[in-house]
Amino acid sequence: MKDNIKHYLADSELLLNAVGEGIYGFDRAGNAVFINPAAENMTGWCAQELLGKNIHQYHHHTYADNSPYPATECKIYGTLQDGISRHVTGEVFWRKDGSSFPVEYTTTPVFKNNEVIGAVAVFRDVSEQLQTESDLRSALQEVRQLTEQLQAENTYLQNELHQEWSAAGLVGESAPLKEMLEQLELVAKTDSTVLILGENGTGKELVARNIHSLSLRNKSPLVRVNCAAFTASLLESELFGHEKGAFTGASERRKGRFELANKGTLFLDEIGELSMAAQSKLLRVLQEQEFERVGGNETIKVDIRIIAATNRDLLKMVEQGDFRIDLYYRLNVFPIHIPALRKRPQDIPALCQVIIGKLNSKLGKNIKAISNSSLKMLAQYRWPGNIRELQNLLEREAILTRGDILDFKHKLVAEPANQVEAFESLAMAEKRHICAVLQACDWQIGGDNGAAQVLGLPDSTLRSKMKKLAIARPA
Ligand SMILES: Nc1ncnc2c1ncn2[C@@H]1O[C@H](COP(=O)(O)OP(=O)(O)OP(=O)(O)O)[C@@H](O)[C@H]1O
Repeated sequence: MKDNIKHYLADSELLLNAVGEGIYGFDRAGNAVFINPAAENMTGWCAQELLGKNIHQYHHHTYADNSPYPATECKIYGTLQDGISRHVTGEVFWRKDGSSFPVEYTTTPVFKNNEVIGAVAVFRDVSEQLQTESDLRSALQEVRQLTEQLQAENTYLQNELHQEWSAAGLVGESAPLKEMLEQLELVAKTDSTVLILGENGTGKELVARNIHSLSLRNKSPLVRVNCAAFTASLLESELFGHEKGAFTGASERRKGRFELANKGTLFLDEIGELSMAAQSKLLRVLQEQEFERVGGNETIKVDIRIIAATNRDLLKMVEQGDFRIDLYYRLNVFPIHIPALRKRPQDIPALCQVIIGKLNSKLGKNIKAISNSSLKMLAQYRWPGNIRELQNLLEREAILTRGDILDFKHKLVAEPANQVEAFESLAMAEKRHICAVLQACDWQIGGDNGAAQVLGLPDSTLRSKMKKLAIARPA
């Protein structure tokens, strides 16, 4: 048996026919002199059809990109001419049926008496290998993208976690609050843009979070951008992201909040603080739902729902030329007005209860209630800082209290409010001033010591003003 194998191994043609790679043997003139069965199988050309022929034109006539491959450029013929071996990749061989397959081949010269008498080309079909490589490349790309997305989401969520009160629900039973909650529920299920309007600390962010969690997008993130927290150019890269090297310090490619919010909700807080330049860019994204990263030219499409919020009078800003009218109308699709706390004092007891519950766990206290006199005081206060101010006030009192009932010892004094509502009208100021002068003049209108002279008015003008402003001497 052993001898038998030896006998067969001595037959080199038998061996070459058993090899899995395709083998072509060429004479000095480039004509095929040997073709093994593996080569026949791969190309579909049988040996009888090719032997004795210059076979470049049969299986090697065209490059992979379909451009012609002249025989003068053929690497196999090159080896025949210069006697140098070559390892070739990135080429294709053509089958008899006109199709092609990617190959990797080695061409080796055959010498006799130091002279090249022919060459051998050994080739492999590398379709599967290339396919595997390409699958691996796309899998790697996908992993990279997912990692990038996860990193970005992680950083964002870490920041979010540090926000206190973020899990608070919307507390309150008053008619204005209930009306607002009804609107919230109705709009949540739609994809419409919502504009939340309300003074500082009224709960705009809380409302935005509730809209998102009641919406069909609640499996995707709600991403918040505080438009007031960035300069115009930083905001741009925060919203749209940037490519590596887009500006000094941009050492990595970074996704913007628009991309992070894809399929979810983007909450643009303090929208009234956007610069004009940022307003124009935002408008384009809202219109087309597409944008480019800073320093990039790839157009990125996103599917997001926009919720914007502000404590400013956007329409007034439009009139003053500080806010784009077209952006205003894009955002003002469904406005939700959050009532100020002073307009719903009925909600104060319930709010206090919830806030005290949270403070007890935060401060390790056991406060049970608020005294009735304190509650009365809270109901009469104007609350310029709304619920946030209520939280702060209760926290301060809770820290100071030793017992289990909160009882305010001092009257509540508002910090100077710069709200429009805090100012009286011009007519009221005029009325107050005229009354004060009249009183000082003992209600004498004309004459030397009369109010008209003090005010620098003719008697008749003062009289008509008094009539218009309903000023009369007290009985
Ligand atoms: N109805 C409510 N019930 C309970 N807590 C509330 C309610 N509304 C607001 N809050 C709480 O009041 C605080 C302020 O709310 P939020 O931050 O949402 O207000 P905002 O209007 O977005 O404030 P700003 O204008 O300053 O950004 C938060 O801690 C929030 O949880």
